[in-house]
Amino acid sequence: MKHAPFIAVEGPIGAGKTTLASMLAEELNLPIIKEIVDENPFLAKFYQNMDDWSFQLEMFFLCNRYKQLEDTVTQYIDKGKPVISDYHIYKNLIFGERTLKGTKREKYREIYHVLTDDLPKPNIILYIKADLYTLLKRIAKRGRPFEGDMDTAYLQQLIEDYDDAMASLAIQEPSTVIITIDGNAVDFVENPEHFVEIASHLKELMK
Ligand SMILES: Nc1ncnc2c1ncn2[C@@H]1O[C@H](COP(=O)(O)OP(=O)(O)O)[C@@H](O)[C@H]1O
Ligand SMILES: Nc1nc2c(ncn2[C@H]2C[C@H](O)[C@@H](COP(=O)(O)O)O2)c(=O)[nH]1
Repeated sequence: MKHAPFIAVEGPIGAGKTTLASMLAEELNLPIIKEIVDENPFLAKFYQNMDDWSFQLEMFFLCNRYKQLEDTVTQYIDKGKPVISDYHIYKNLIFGERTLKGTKREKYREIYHVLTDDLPKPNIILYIKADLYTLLKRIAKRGRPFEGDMDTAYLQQLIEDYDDAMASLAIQEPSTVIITIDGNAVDFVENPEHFVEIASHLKELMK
């Protein structure tokens, strides 16, 4: 691989991103960058009223991820050190395009591009695909109170948005390696062989 591996684990809500990224970080001895969820002051409000809170929430996620990406670049990428993250900053566009409307969506899109276009992005994406049934099961297992009443239509829409986004990324950034994992059938938590297979694939790519 020409550049230091910058690995992102992606997929819709509850797919298993944090779980897989943490397992891989440990197995491959990689530093991990994790999504900030618990300190997010807008997330619970957003799930109560999406139209009222979407702009604040998307901006909060964008600013946090921008800071984390800046730090990731200086601490790891610029020094040629590999790193893994449980998200790709592109997810800001996936969510923003879905939750925002009208001029707010346009403004947000512009801000996203101004902030991120000149920054390095992950060159390996592990995309965990999973159906609605699997995601709902895992969201319930995680048990965050504010995700309890998640609108299934919203989640289903995000599943489709993720598929479209990964297809777009594959065209926009042909050098990015996208590995799709069938999150319904491949169970890296319960089945050690499944995890070994994913980790071995990644080790090969990182050579
Ligand atoms: N492959 C899996 N099999 C069973 N449970 C899983 C699996 N992946 C994740 N989980 C569980 O599902 C919940 C959501 O996983 P998490 O990693 O937080 O998802 P994400 O980061 O994609 O939102 C957690 O409770 C986690 O332990
Ligand atoms: N509207 C948005 N919601 C987001 C975004 N990133 C994450 N989230 C939500 C989804 C979950 O409830 C929670 C944690 O995300 P996981 O995918 O790690 O489960 O935060 C976003 O950019 N916009």
